Amino acid sequence: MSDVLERICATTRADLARRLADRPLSALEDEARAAPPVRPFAAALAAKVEAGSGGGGFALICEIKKASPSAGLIRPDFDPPALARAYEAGGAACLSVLTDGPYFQGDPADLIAARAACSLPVLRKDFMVDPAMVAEARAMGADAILIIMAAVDDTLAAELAAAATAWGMDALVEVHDAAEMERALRLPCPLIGVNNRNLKTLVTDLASTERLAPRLPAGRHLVCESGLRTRADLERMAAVGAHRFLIGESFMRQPDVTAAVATLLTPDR
Ligand SMILES: O=P(O)(O)OC[C@@H](O)[C@@H](O)c1c[nH]c2ccccc12
Repeated sequence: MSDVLERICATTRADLARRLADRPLSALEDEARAAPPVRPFAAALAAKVEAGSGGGGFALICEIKKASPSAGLIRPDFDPPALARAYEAGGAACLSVLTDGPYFQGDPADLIAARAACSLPVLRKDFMVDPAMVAEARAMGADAILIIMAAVDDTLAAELAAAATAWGMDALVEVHDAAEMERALRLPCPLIGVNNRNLKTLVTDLASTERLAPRLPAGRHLVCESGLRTRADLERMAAVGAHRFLIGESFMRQPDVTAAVATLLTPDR
């Protein structure tokens, strides 16, 4: 595992242990059972794709992210509920929210407030290092979780996927190379994300999706993640079969995110 990834996972594990000392798993599970009902995440993406002409619409997972390890502070005037409403108004299919404090300046309260402000399904876009984090995600109201194949072994990946299913949530399984893709395909999860960002170097290259898209079998849905900025980027990715996109930084850098989303959803010419 790379340095950044290893550091983030180690911090996440230590933070989780601290949280579980305060609030044991049984209490988290009680909260998860009392959480608002799950909003179907994968189905919301499929609905936007199908709504396009010939089933070729674009579905956007719009990310609420104050800062990142690669970019530092991205959005100083950070207002999660206002962003959630603005994304929904622009035509987002789903939201993605970072709740990690040390590396992304996020907080569980951001996810709770964003979700309460709109009717979109929400992905908790943190590094999942323990099935307890899935119960924790559901307790916050999250509708889906991320499984980063570079950060977990096959056993943990299967446990995370099973926990998501048990809570009625969807899982987005993230890969960056062919070996990770092969491991991901052994999980019973339809949403496979190709992260264009190399988590070792933090460099993004849309060619990652072009390389890996042909390896996706029928019945799985490709989510193209990271480094997307323009309508032309989306069209380029659609040429290899991507209709679902996860976009954060480029939206967070624009004052009017409603307009930014609407622009990406409008065909060039
Ligand atoms: O901000 P971007 O380049 O549009 O990327 C969004 C999302 O893909 C990115 O935040 C992400 C995808 N997988 C991750 C894993 C860890 C941290 C971050 C990510």
